[in-house]
Amino acid sequence: MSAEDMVANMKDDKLLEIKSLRTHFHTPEGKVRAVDGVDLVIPRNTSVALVGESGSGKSVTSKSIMGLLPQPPAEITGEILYYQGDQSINLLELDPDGDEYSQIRGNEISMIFQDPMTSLNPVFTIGNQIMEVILRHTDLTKAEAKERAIELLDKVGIANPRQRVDEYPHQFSGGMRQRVMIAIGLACNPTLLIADEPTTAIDVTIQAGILELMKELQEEFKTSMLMISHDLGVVAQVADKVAVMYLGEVVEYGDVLDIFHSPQHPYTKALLKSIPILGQNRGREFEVIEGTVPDPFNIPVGCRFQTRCNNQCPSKYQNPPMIEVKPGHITKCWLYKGDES
Ligand SMILES: Nc1ncnc2c1ncn2[C@@H]1O[C@H](COP(=O)(O)OP(=O)(O)OP(=O)(O)O)[C@@H](O)[C@H]1O
Repeated sequence: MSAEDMVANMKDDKLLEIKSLRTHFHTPEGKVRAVDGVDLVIPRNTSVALVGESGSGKSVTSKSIMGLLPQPPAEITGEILYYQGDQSINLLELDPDGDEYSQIRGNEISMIFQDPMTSLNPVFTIGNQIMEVILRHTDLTKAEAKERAIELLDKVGIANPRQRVDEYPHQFSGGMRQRVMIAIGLACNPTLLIADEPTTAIDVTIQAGILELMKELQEEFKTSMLMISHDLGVVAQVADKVAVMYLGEVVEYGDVLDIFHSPQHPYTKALLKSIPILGQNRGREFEVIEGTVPDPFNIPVGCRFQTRCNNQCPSKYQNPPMIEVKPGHITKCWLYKGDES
């Protein structure tokens, strides 16, 4: 069965289904295959984490979903199916600047970026910035939108929201600004919230609180979430499912507990050993993943992890198949095809 069929057959109630997504960039130095054959399902009311080292293609995947990459220089192929009831729309067939995409992008799929300082406009009040999103996408009056902004600030844990709604970003701490970004992301009650490294720019001591809040709100708002992170410790707190990316491909996908307790792909195993996991490997030595990520212009032929893998499989120069190691848990590795040397 192909990876695409395996992912397509998953029983979950799908909200977004990515099929054979390829996002390549044409640059003067050559072609960058940033995303190179990704298949992924985001079920309804579920939080999916996309993890991997820097440069693996996580952000490019999310920007492809949001229609944020101009073509050219990007060249995007495959399908990104967004399900609305029984119908699905292939987002890649819509004009990224057209009304239909803008409607979906604002109302149904929203995105929170890494750095709240650059995402918030310093010259407008927090309230105005939340209201702007509400007014653009709903029929609410200004007064109603302000009430909704206050409600949202309260939901994301801002004390005295009625007073703080009229304050400016510089009057908020880094953690508070990130909470405001979450409020903006949820302002239109989206079905999918994409969060790109939402806690990277904030102090480590307050990260856990923000992640807990995101998980609570994801459940309360019955939204799905695609959380992008290079940190498996972060993912453990919020994700129901995890997709591990390496050099433009998803190499393992499964329930968060399966990924943590029975990782299959050598890259996932290495990631788990290299990253401190909250409350689990405190005090232990962390291992560094050997070698470096290959140059994106020179991706190895066949198994992309071969240059860093301890298992030198005989078939490593051929593309590994996607294997379902148990229902819903898949990995792209020759080891599970009896190719262990
Ligand atoms: N506009 C672009 N033009 C050319 N190459 C690009 C462009 N955007 C991204 N890339 C390349 O695509 C690859 C994947 O980048 P991407 O930003 O998706 O990685 P990432 O996994 O999100 O990493 P990080 O955690 O550092 O954000 C990288 O090699 C990057 O240099």
